[in-house]
Amino acid sequence: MLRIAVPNKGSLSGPAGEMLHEAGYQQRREAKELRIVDPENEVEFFYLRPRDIAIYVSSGKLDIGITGRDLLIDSAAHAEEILPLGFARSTFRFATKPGTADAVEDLAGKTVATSYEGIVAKYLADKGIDASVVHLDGAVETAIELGVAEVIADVVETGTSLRNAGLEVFGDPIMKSEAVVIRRTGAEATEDAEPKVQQFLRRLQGVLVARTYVMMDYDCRVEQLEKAVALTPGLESPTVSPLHNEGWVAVRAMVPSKEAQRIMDDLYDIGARAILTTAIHACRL
Ligand SMILES: Nc1ncnc2c1ncn2[C@@H]1O[C@H](COP(=O)(O)OP(=O)(O)OP(=O)(O)O)[C@@H](O)[C@H]1O
Ligand SMILES: O=P(O)(O)OC[C@H]1O[C@H](OP(=O)(O)OP(=O)(O)O)[C@H](O)[C@@H]1O
Ligand SMILES: [Mg+2]
Repeated sequence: MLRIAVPNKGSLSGPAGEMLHEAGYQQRREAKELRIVDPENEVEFFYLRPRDIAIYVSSGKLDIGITGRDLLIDSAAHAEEILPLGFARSTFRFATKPGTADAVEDLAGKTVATSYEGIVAKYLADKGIDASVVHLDGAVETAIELGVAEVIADVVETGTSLRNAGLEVFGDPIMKSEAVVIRRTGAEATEDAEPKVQQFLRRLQGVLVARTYVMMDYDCRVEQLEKAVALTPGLESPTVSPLHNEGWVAVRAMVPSKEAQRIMDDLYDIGARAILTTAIHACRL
């Protein structure tokens, strides 16, 4: 049975559960459940604190886990990222009161408050900057107002929390993060769990593709086919079928959902008609 760690709270928890559900796995019904077995898929899910997941996975007791890239790096656990999942995207940045600091060099001699001490301490050490780091559990934006630190280093998504606290980012982003699937570093490809791990990854990749692409169908005149195919090359190559009306073909191809409307306009302009897009619910490439 494959043993998988899933975030039980916070920004990662909801989207991780949704993605697993879309991938056909049974998920917990109540937020208090700490582990469930999905017998049909031979998987056991452990609902753990996001910050602890890399530690459990590195111990080898759990085969894989879903966590944030920033949490993985902060933990310094013996685990590695094997699949980015595209949700809980954020950047990790320094911020302070406007006019206090412009560049990371200005951190020298200052105190930095953060929940990600591992990332910050390593970044400062790599840059050779001598600053002290104070660990706080969360809501670090308030630390400056309350005099615990002069600078904070925190997760930024929309920037609303910083603005509300009257703070501004400075320096380059320390890192970009998103949810990732992790595995113990150097886990043997020959391990018993390997086929199940690969199947799990294929299922999640299928969800990612289904979320990023739509299926597009349209009819066009044979003379326009090359132009149409250039607009909708598909992943391998589009399916082209003859229509009953001579001189016309039906074309079917996957297109990136973000570009679907633009592609439909371009197809219409070259004379394609009956242009339809449909959602993809699941796939294996
Ligand atoms: N506002 C946000 N937008 C996107 N990702 C976020 C946001 N806040 C935190 N994250 C990401 O969530 C992960 C942190 O998980 P954690 O559960 O500690 O965070 P949280 O959402 O801040 O929850 P909590 O409210 O318990 O602090 C990190 O990978 C972080 O990058
Ligand atoms: O840029 P924004 O869109 O405002 O998002 C970033 C904020 O979201 C998270 O906070 P959370 O609400 O989880 O509180 P926490 O600081 O206690 O973790 C993070 O720690 C930032 O404070
Ligand atoms: Mg938080």
